[in-house]
Amino acid sequence: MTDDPLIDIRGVRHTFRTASGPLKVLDGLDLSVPEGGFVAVVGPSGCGKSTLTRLVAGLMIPDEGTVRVHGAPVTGPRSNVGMAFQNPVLLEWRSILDNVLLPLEIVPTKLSKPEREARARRLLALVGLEGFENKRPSELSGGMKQRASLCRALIHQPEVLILDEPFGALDAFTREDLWQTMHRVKEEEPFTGVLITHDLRESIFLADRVVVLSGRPARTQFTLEVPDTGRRTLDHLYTPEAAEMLNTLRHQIEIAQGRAPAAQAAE
Ligand SMILES: Nc1ncnc2c1ncn2[C@@H]1O[C@H](COP(=O)(O)OP(=O)(O)OP(=O)(O)O)[C@@H](O)[C@H]1O
Repeated sequence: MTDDPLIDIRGVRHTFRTASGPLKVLDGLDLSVPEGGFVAVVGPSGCGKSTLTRLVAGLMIPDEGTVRVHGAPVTGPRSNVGMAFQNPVLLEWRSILDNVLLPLEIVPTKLSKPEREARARRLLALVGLEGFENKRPSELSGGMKQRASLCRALIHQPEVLILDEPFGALDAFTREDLWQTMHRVKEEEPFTGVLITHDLRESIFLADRVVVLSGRPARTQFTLEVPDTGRRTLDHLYTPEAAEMLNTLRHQIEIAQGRAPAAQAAE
């Protein structure tokens, strides 16, 4: 990880024009993700977290403020972004391998067909799906589909990986299993990532920085740096340091929800 911000969001403000009138969603969003960094974004439901990912992917341009990737302003949809969502949306008429290969049919690549396939197989093996390459999505469990979706998001070596609550619908054990898979993937396939989550444990287990957004209209309310403890295991979540971080974040969420006075936020 370097200190250069790969993603740099400054003073972003945005209002949606809806049938029932203007809806101000972002009001002073600042976020910076260094190259190789992994930032988790947490905040109350409906505050604007997914809107933030659309800004990074260039799927919308804010009314005010700047969004830069590698120093260049984002002015339209970016192909060099990998995305995974809560619903993996795999195409049932394609095999798992062909689902993973899909982005390479859209994004230009120098890889030959055998090289693409070898890369897809390597990624699938990395997430524990070796032997499932020729299965159809309906033959896989929810956790397995999410693993395949992660491979699809990474196949084109994206500059930025955006994960919008990818583990939200999974049971607790599968989710923890996938957290550990994520660490393995990041070691083998380094990426710069933004993770949207409602799970504070997930945020401190996976990310090296956690950004708390205020209630809508969202602004950056609080930033927590997660100390680099080397390779993390689930045991890390049961240390006094983790308990302290979780308490701090929980309190910040209460402030964001308007359930605790902001004065207590002073660190
Ligand atoms: N294109 C749009 N037009 C109008 N309103 C929108 C649009 N996109 C999002 N919104 C509204 O903006 C607000 C923020 O939405 P967003 O999906 O970013 O929130 P979120 O924090 O990701 O929500 P959740 O935590 O529930 O997933 C919501 O009230 C949503 O209804």
